[in-house]
Amino acid sequence: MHSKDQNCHEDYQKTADWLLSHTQHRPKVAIICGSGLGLLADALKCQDFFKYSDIPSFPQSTGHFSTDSYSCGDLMIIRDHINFPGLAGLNPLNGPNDDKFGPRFPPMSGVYDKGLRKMAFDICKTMGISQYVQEGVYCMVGGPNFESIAEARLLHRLDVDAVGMSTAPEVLVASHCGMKVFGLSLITNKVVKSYEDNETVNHEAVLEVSKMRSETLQTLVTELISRMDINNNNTV
Ligand SMILES: O=P(O)(O)O[C@H]1O[C@H](CO)[C@@H](O)[C@H]1O
Ligand code: HPA
Repeated sequence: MHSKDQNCHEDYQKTADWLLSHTQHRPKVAIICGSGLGLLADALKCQDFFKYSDIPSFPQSTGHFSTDSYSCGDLMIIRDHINFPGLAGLNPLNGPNDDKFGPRFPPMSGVYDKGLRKMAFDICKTMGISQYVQEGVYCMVGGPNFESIAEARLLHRLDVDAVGMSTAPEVLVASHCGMKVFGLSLITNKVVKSYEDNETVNHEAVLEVSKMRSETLQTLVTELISRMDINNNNTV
């Protein structure tokens, strides 16, 4: 049985049926844009727009900071993640499992597709941006506050490369239902790890860096999609 606030397969089917009846498109790729990266959507030709509030059963509610080896404006291709809320029991796969979507206990190793990661690196090389692209581990924290200095120091000791407040739940759900996943993190700010440091993080600075890199991201994502073998794989 499902709890009242949890959507079940029929609810999602209702959402999907509504969307399919309101567009001619039959997408093979889903892109979730983070804060300030909505401009990526501008690269789409023949767009259809829907208000969240018009879509039935659609829940309404996604730059990241880095530890030492990155600078603001760098891109991190996500190799793996640490899902702090998930480790503490806050997981989008909580509740009764619907086997129509995927298994009760899905594996999380190898979720960020190796082939897509290599493809992205190749594209970055061609674009001449390899100098600010690395691969690393993304850590999701619950937010919405930015980390305290002690928390930032803890994350640094855990060897994570970038931290944000999104991504992991979307990736969990996508991989649970068998989609191939590619994740990209834009480094928008440095972590404040010293009590002598007067700098603070703020969301406006995060949006500013996102804006600075939006064109590069648009080119990278567009090229990646054009190279994907989308007839054989579902990808997010
Ligand atoms: O993860 P996205 O949505 O890109 O945004 C990042 O920016 C917000 C904080 O400035 C947080 O939501 C953080 O995760
Ligand atoms: N911490 C967590 N999430 C973030 C940050 C940060 O410093 N910057 C952008 N998203």
